[in-house]
Amino acid sequence: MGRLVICDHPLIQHKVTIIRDKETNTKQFRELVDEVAMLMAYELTRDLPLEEVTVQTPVADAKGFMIAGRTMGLVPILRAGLGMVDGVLQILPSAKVGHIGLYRDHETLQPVEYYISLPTDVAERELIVIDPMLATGGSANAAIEMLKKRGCRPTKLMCLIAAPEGVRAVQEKHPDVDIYLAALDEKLNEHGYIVPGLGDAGDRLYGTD
Ligand SMILES: O=P(O)(O)OC[C@H]1O[C@H](OP(=O)(O)OP(=O)(O)O)[C@H](O)[C@@H]1O
Ligand SMILES: O=c1cc[nH]c(=O)[nH]1
Ligand SMILES: [Mg+2]
Repeated sequence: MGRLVICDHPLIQHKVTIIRDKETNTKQFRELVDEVAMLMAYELTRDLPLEEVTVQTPVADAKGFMIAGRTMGLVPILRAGLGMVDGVLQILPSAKVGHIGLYRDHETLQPVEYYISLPTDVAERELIVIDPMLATGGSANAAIEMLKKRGCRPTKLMCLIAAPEGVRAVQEKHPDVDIYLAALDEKLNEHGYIVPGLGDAGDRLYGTD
């Protein structure tokens, strides 16, 4: 089964609490989502492969380590996943970015696919699927499936907030994918919203409803 990592650094907890607050406006919401994504990216990159190198300091040779290769790809799920991309790119500036468009049908809660665009060398990269909300898990599972069908290697799913139902659904279908969260919430309500959650992430990011 994939790992479940809760990134509960105090700075992340502080910012997520403001993000949840319904009084937080669109501008603040967008900025904070980006900041939390950047902070979470530290945890997500903890296992990046290193190679030993030697540099010359003004005094002597120094052995050190650098990231081995540039092998990451980010795949945000539109729309809301887009809100986390710039934050992650601040930590992984060489990552390439693909896009998957999915929306959740309001009646059935099933994901509906409307777009996919991936970098040409995507199959050679380790992919992080990005979406702030993991509710039933239908959208994340569909996105991971779409990538695997195209021969890609999604290894990590990065979300701000999840319901236990969504975590279970992804762990069951894709045990090879590790899940990184800023917070694991209590449950889903009868409309498929995470409780307490933050409401509709896409609407809050882009000022729609
Ligand atoms: O785990 P699930 O039950 O599938 O729900 C989570 C999905 O719902 C939201 O997207 P939404 O359908 O609102 O699309 P949007 O990002 O365009 O607003 C969210 O960003 C996830 O993609
Ligand atoms: O709580 C939820 C559930 C799905 N999508 C959201 O944006 N919020
Ligand atoms: Mg939405």
